[in-house]
Formats: sequence, C-alpha cells, structure tokens
Amino acid sequence: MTASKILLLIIDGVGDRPCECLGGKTPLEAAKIPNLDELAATGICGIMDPVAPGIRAGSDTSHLSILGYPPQQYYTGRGPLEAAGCGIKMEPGMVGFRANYATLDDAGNVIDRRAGRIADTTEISAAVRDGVDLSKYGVTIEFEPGTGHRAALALRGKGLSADVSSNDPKTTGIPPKTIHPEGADTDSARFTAEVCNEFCRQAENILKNHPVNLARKAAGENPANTVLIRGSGVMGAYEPFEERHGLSGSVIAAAALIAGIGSSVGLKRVPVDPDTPLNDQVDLVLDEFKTQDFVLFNIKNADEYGHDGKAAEKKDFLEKLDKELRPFMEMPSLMIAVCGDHSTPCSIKEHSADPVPLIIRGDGTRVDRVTAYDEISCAAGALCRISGGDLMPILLDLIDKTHKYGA
Ligand SMILES: O=C(O)[C@H](O)COP(=O)(O)O
Ligand SMILES: [Mg+2]
Repeated sequence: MTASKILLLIIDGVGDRPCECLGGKTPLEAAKIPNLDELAATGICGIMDPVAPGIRAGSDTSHLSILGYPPQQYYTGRGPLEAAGCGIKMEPGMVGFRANYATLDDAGNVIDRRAGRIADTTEISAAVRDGVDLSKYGVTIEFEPGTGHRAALALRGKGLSADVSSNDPKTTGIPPKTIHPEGADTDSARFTAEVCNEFCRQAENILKNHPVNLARKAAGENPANTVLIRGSGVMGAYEPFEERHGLSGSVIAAAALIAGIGSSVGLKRVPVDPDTPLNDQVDLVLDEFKTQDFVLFNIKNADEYGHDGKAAEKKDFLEKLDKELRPFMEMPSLMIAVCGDHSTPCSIKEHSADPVPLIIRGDGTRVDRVTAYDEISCAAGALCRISGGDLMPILLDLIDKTHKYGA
C-alpha cells in the first residue's frame, strides 16, 4: 500500500549543539522521546540543510524552502509574511514589517528585545494602531499583535519602498538604531525611512506611560515601551501550493509568521494560539486530514527555549511533544515527515546552520538502521544529507505523486 497523505511536522528550532547542563548532549539526545525514536526506527532518516549548507536560515526562508518555494527566487522579506499571519491583508504597494515589543531603560538602551516575553499585547497594540498619526506623510498603518512579543506593521500610501533598514539593534545595551535607506538610496526609500522613524517615535511615546506598562513595572516585569521593526518587504507572488504540488493542504501553526507563510502559498489556515493545548492541536491536524492531502504542523516552543538558552526546558518540551504524537503514528495511509526548520542552539541563543534531523516514515519507505531521533543518529540514516528544497519532491515520490523524468 502507498500512503496518500503527508504530515509535515516541523519542530521549530529543534536542532542543537552539545549543552553543558545536559552532560554534553543535545536536548534531543538527552530527551526521552519514545515515539519519535519509534518513528526513526520504522522509517528512513537523514539530516537536512533547510536552505543550503552553511546558511543560517530564518524561519521564513527555511519554511519557504521546505515547502518548495526556493527563497532565492520567492523571498521578499519577512515583514509581509508576518503581517499576513497577523491578519493584515497585504495589498500591492503596502510595505510590511515584523515588529517586536521591546524594553528600553531610562537611558534609552534596549535591555530586552522581547519585553519579558510579554504574553498579550492586544491592548497596547490597539493603542499604537489608533494613536500613531502619519497623515502628514499621506500614510496610514495597519498594526496587529502576533503571538507573545511579536506584532506586525504595514504601511499604506503613495511612494513607499521596502528598501529600508531596521531599528532593531539585535542585541542589548545600546539604543534602537535609526532607520535609513538600505538596498537602494532612492527618494522613496528615504521617504519610507523617515515614515518608519516617525512611527517608532510616536509608538514609543504612546507606550511610555501606557497603563499596561505601568502595571508591568509595578509587578517587576519589563515594560513593552518600544517597538523594533525589521524585515521590510512587499508581498511576494506565490504559485498556489495545490497547483505546484497537486495536493490540497492546511497549515496549523501558533506562530503568525508560519501561518502567514502557509496562507500566502495557498494553504488553508486553521487558527491556533500558543495556549491551545498540544493534544487539541493534534486533533485539529487529524480533522484536517478528513479533507486535505497535506498538513504543515509547526510547533514553536523548542525554538523559543533555544533563543532563551534554556536547554533543560527545551529537552522537557520535546518530551511533552513526543507524548502527543501517537495518533499520527496510528493513522493509516499517512506519510509522516518530522524535521526542524533550522537549529537554534541554546549555547548561541540564535539560529545556526547546523543541519536538522529528519525522519520520513510511512507505508513503503525504506527502513534504515537508525533507531533514535537526534542530530547525530539521523546523520547515519539512509537519506544522508539533503536540502530543504529536496523534501517535497521526495515526499511526493513516496506517495506516488510524481511523474517519470524522461520517457
Ligand atoms: O521567535 C521569533 O519570532 C524569531 O524566530 C526570533 O525573533 P526574536 O529574536 O525577535 O524574538
Ligand atoms: Mg524557526
């Protein structure tokens, strides 16, 4: 029998490097993950460079690559994808940005790029959206909260350009940067940079004494008193997933960026948020398979623990996730691919180019000798080392959806 449906389970940031606090093991190596190990033992394993060897992929470029849209050809910036994921309709001419709520100290230095991983920014996002006035530039904004400290900004108006830099210093202890033209020093880039700087200035004023932030300070939490924006871009043009691969599909992802990528390539978006229990998310995936051929299921938490340098928590989360995977393993006709979109080693708190471990398991796949799901075990698997762009063709072949090359 051949499987007819594909589950692409992306454990965001799953790959890691040896962690001191785990006795030199990676979180995956240290974790007790019997279900993932069983998938490895009954499937074919390998390692994958999400984009290419040595490339530190972002979640945006890696997901595009894995879904079969080479980022070198399709990527127009993170902003429009994040905006789409936050529910903003990116029309032609609009420029989108990923935004972070962050914390400034009294001297104006960024002390926390994630404002204490603030959980709910609905109220302060409404205050920014309603309070910022860019009418003197003929520009209006859309500004929507994402999950946690994340939000998205989109500018609408004449003469805007995506050729602008970011104010995110990407580190702490220094002030936000001034946004300037980047890529092309045109009138529209200069104009857009000025608009962006004004947006950030006004947003900061609105946030400074906002009751939500006063309450956070009183509770000893980092206030969300500034907005950092990055990833400027206009929405790209994506051939619909179903036309490209011949599969109907859905995306289930609590991270707005991933939901935005999925919906931008034409996958049906099933809303979930970080508080949706994992077993409910699994049920939603199973429901989708009643009508869809393909589900992209992204689980974000491991990546956040990587960014925060919390190796023990990353390991614990992997164990928690593992417990929920049984229903997929028992579903007939399902081709399961498990991988990460990139590695987020706890030791560097950032993405690295280390390849991610990959399992493909379903009826008819070859079975290699790997019996554990981790970075090193999978490297000995029969899939060897592939690129993200190879994954969809391999999966389509395994469910008999490819055509012979040649006569
Ligand atoms: O979690 C995310 O959205 C990104 O992968 C990391 O972004 P941050 O460093 O701005 O939190
Ligand atoms: Mg990621």
